Amino acid sequence: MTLRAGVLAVQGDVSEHGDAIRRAAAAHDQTAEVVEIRESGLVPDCDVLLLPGGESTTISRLIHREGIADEIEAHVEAGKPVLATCAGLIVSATDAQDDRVDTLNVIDVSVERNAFGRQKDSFEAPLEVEGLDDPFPAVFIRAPVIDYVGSDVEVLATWDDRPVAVRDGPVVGTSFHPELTEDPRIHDLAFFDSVES
Ligand SMILES: NC(=O)CC[C@H](N)C(=O)O
Repeated sequence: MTLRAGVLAVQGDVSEHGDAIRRAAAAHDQTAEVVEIRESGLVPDCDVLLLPGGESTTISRLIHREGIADEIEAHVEAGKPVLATCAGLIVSATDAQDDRVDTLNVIDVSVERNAFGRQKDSFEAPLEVEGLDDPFPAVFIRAPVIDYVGSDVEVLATWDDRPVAVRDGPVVGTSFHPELTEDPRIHDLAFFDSVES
């Protein structure tokens, strides 16, 4: 089976997500056809969506300008899977605590941008994640802190007592960047519902 995977490509680490979803699909004897989303009209044909890290104010501005935001919301309403990482998580939240980010409201969390970055701009940490047997090598880059989680949101991982991976219905959001490691297990969790070991 070929999975049609839309990677939001208005800004951010797009090619890494393309590689990551191809790797995860291959682990399930599937192929992923990667569609880079820069304009409206492409999202409705995608089975899954990936919202990359980058700069959330820019991503938010461009997806509204290009008419992509409504299509992402419709994709989620239809129950189709999304993985949103770092800036992607910020854009997906109900509240980004920043007027420059017009959020999609598809993950019921409130996030504080760049909040992990005050102590350290970037770091990698072995993260215990719900459903994974071994820790995941999580790369944090000026990562957002999730400081409110809605009652229907499942917390999949915490770091420093704060949620850093969450699931809200078909949408998985991470403060960190699973696309920057070779490890496909977070893409597995988001899109294949089971983890190949
Ligand atoms: N690595 C990232 O995606 C960082 C997110 C960025 N600091 C933002 O707020 O948009």
